Amino acid sequence: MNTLLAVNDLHVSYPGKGFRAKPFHALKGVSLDIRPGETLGVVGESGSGKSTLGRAVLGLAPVSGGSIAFEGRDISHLGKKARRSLAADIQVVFQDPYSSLNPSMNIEAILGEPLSARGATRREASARVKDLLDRVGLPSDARTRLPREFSGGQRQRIAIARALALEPKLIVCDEPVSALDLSTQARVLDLFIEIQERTGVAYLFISHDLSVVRHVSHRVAVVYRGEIVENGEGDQVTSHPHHPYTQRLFLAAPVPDPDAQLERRQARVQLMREQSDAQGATRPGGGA
Ligand SMILES: Nc1ncnc2c1ncn2[C@@H]1O[C@H](COP(=O)(O)OP(=O)(O)OP(=O)(O)O)[C@@H](O)[C@H]1O
Repeated sequence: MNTLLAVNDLHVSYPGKGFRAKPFHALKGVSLDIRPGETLGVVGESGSGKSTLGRAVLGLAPVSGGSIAFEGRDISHLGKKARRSLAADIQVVFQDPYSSLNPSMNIEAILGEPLSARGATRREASARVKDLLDRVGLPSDARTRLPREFSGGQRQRIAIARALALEPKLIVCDEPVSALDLSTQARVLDLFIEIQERTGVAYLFISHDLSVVRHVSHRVAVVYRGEIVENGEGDQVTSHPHHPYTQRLFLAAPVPDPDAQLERRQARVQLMREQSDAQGATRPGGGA
């Protein structure tokens, strides 16, 4: 199998704050892989360790064990220079489209910066900026404007264009649509899919929202308290979850269709009954 990113038995421990505070073990033996052109959705509740996983891939989290290999090369402890050279291959789109763009630079400068840093001439950078804006569905006159002149969805398109500038092989998308309203979310998610179909980029797509992950992912990994509790084909995990945590996550996700909502409510009650029966059965004296 052709693997782009291979995470193997990854541990991340944040140093404790304050005198004699214990380190916090945020990831405990996470293993996963991503193939070229594929989307791996990572889903889990707040605090489960999703962003920590993304940050570790980007070299921004303290890896205390295991490995992260990109195209077969271990990148879990790279120095600054090696990390910079990897920036062409691994990019990121963060959640907040308001703070992730430099407010004092116009769009031409924001998108042209990584290109110039890689030796593009002004003319080359300018042509590429036009192409990037076109690719994310923004008009070419956007180039002379400042980030504050755009809506949240448009800013996220600019952030995506910037991530695409160096033609990366992998983009870490950390809750990239969570700050957007529902209809904008849908359009931006479709843009992610369309870009992938055109460029063959792979995504590590992090979200707390199961419906978002289901929409974009080929495969889904479910994180719970720093561990992967379920990992498989997108449809399999989202439609027939095995782990009780995934089942709870799935049943808690909102659904627009009232019939489906009723079905879910009944399933949730049934699941709670089964889980409480199972607990009763394992408790001493329980299960009667
Ligand atoms: N720099 C840090 N120092 C100490 N603890 C941290 C640090 N960053 C994250 N944590 C802790 O690690 C755990 C995982 O955090 P992380 O941000 O990865 O979760 P998450 O699943 O992405 O949640 P959210 O969706 O709320 O961001 C949390 O308990 C968090 O408090």
